[in-house]
Amino acid sequence: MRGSVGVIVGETSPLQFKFMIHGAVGRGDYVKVRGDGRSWILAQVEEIRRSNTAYSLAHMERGCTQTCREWVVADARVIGVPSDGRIRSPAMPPRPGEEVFAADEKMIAAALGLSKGDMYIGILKGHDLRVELDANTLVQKHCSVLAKTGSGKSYTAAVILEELLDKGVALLVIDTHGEYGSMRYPNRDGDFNRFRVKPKGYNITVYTPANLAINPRADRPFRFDGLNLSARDIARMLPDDPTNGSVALLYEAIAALRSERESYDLEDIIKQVEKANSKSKWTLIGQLEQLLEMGLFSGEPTRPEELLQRGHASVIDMTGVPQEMQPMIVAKLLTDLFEARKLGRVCPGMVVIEEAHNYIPERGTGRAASTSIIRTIAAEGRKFGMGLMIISQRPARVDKNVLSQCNTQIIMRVTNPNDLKALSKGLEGMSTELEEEIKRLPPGTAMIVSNEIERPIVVNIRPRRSKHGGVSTPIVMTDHPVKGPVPRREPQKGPGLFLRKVLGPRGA
Ligand SMILES: Nc1ncnc2c1ncn2[C@@H]1O[C@H](COP(=O)(O)OP(=O)(O)OP(=O)(O)O)[C@@H](O)[C@H]1O
Repeated sequence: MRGSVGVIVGETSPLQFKFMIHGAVGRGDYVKVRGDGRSWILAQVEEIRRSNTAYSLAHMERGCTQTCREWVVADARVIGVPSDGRIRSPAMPPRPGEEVFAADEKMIAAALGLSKGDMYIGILKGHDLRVELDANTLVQKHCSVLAKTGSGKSYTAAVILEELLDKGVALLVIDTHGEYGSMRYPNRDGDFNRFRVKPKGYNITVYTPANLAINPRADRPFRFDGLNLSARDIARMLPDDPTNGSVALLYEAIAALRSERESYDLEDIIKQVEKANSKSKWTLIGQLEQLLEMGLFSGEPTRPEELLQRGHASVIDMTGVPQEMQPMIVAKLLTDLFEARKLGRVCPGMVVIEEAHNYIPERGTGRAASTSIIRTIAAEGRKFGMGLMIISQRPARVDKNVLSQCNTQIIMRVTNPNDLKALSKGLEGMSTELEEEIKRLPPGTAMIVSNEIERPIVVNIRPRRSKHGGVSTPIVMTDHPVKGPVPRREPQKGPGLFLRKVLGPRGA
């Protein structure tokens, strides 16, 4: 038949078949074949093998030299029979001898559910098909972006954040390396025509839990309300796990303060603990002073209502904050925010956590004060309208409880065997072929696994509308360009550099 790319050979099943290739078809391509009842069955090429009987070992051993035909055979995995916007498994396997055709884009989009959503994140690899995810599902049922460093995690995360901001979603980003503030500027560098996107800047406010001298890129300091803190609040924030004795001292000090005054702050608590008759008070006092010195509890507190606003992203930039303090800040911040959300004091929104392995480490790889609240949001956030986006370069080191709650998984290149194992455990339908695919994904290409999409798909992520902030800093510097002519230095007139430094610009 005209236009066919192959013909089915050998044994078939409702799940897979092989076909001999005689047209243009490659690994990962979508094909269709007639099933019983003449409805189309959609399948995807998983592997292609080439062989030639003239060069088989048996043939060579017999000393035969004449050339024989070359076979190129594809392994295809059945996706299903699309009908009425849904997809069902074929009851009977396709027949050997049936012609195989390249599937048309409309059929692929409908069968895989690519255009059911409203968030444009890229183009299906090898096709000119827009991939659109559903914003509501992505936020409500959480999402993860997992990949090794340099493969485009924060770039891809920002593409999703842009789409969410365009839909008016409120975002709070825990930004460990200060990469997201650049979203306020339009991107100047991208294949905008091919992907049909326009550069644009977004409504972003960058907060620093340190101070503006340490982090001048920030717009304003991030501060907690330091008045009338409970013993529980403080215990959660202490740099090291407090002993039972320390917690008891805290409760006693705060109870005493509450009995004698209306309001108290961290300094009052320290003075009160100093009055205690216990040797262990000094460790607690040291920890409390460390908290006080950070300045997190002084000044105008940042209100939850300010942090979550529709169509706006609040970025908590951790630059300059000691690493051991970061999970504690996130613990209190998210506890306050989730409480405010439950009481309806803030609008629904999404919390984005970069370098998530630091905030929700997998058991056995570390402990973090923020684990408990992030687990709670992963489990209950949907009920209260608070979504999570988890971003990490070490999937094996991220809490499995939280990862397993992410309905949409965006996976970019991963090569570490432990990380691949962790992904395989967490993903339904993960096969050796998919694992191989993940190892080979080029930068800017992602595999998307979601309950809303029929099968894992590979997507070329669209260019960002806003400026990318994650840059690699060169470590090896070259004094002059490696390629091209070395620029000629203008002959210097007047005194040389040393004399000009000593004498001033005019040699005076
Ligand atoms: N879809 C894309 N289109 C164009 N360029 C991209 C795309 N994705 C990634 N890149 C480029 O790849 C580089 C690495 O991306 P990115 O900074 O997001 O990596 P990363 O995985 O977050 O790295 P790290 O773990 O070091 O933060 C960036 O310089 C970016 O310009």
